[in-house]
Amino acid sequence: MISLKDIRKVFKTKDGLVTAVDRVDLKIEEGEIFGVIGYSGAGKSTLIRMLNLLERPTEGSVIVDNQVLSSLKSKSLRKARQEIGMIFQHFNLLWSRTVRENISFPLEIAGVANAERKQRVEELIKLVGLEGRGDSYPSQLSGGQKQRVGIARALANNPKVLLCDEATSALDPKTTDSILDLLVDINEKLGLTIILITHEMHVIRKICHQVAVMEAGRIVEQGPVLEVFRNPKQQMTKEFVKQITEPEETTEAFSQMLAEHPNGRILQLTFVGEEAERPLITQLIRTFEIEVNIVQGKITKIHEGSYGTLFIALNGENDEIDKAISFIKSKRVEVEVIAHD
Ligand SMILES: Nc1ncnc2c1ncn2[C@@H]1O[C@H](COP(=O)(O)OP(=O)(O)OP(=O)(O)O)[C@@H](O)[C@H]1O
Repeated sequence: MISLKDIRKVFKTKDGLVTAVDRVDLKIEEGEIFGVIGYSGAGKSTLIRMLNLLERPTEGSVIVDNQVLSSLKSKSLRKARQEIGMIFQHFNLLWSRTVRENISFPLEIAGVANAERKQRVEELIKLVGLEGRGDSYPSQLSGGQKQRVGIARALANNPKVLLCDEATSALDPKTTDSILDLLVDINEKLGLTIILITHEMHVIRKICHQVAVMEAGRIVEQGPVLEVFRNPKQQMTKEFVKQITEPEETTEAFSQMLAEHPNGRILQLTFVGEEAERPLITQLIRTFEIEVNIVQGKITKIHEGSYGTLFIALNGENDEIDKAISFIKSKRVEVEVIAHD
């Protein structure tokens, strides 16, 4: 559906040349939700803006739906761009226009006749859940509602691709979740391919099928979300994965855990995919003469299963504990013994 081939973007600044994107190759399949994650300055915005040629690559080609966008002239480029909608962190709405008029705007530009336009706007209002707010102005809406207008406007011309540039970064966690749910809904209902950039792992884990990790203009790691979570290779990826799997208070809590379980061993278990934590704990208690206490944990659901960390304390004879640890290791669970008695 989309491929970037050997893409580079170099900006000329007063201080010299800045390479924002450095030889990136990417392939995104139709219907996929593809996330690009990286810290500020990694080149994510530049990369996503090259997908619709808001930013022209210095080198390399951008191919969307079999068209080489990077070599199109302005008229055909304008047409090709109608296939690609985009939403932004700060919504980019027209403040003097109502919700209805904002959504209608791209249809007016595309020359859609009045009656058809009106009908389409009403459909879109319904699709994004803004019934009853059509005559409101953006300043009268919450952040989440503003982004819903942004989404409706981006979908007006029935694009095949939706680009999301930090679309939830200005929203609180609950509103973020509702917008992410809407994106999944649209992806499923319309078969839309979605590419999003974010610095929040939560966004990736909640809705993405594929993830690419970006650092200093390059993609340093990529793959299906579950695989990258299971086996993060780069330090940067490990940091992002930790964001959503390790309880924040982990390090500070170690000494307290040790004090509370002076005679046992504390294990850190990492679960990935369908491997649920509960059956394992039950099996441990039933099979071995040990006491198992759950100390703390954070198991999160990702698109294709669950992922997370659980700290447990085992008490009992050393032999039995050793056997229990071998048993856990034989399952698809990573084990780290973080403290001995
Ligand atoms: N128009 C521009 N002119 C000059 N340099 C630019 C321009 N746009 C981006 N850059 C530089 O390119 C690099 C990548 O920026 P980019 O905005 O793509 O990163 P990002 O990962 O999206 O970060 P952020 O989330 O902070 O925007 C940075 O060093 C930035 O200063």
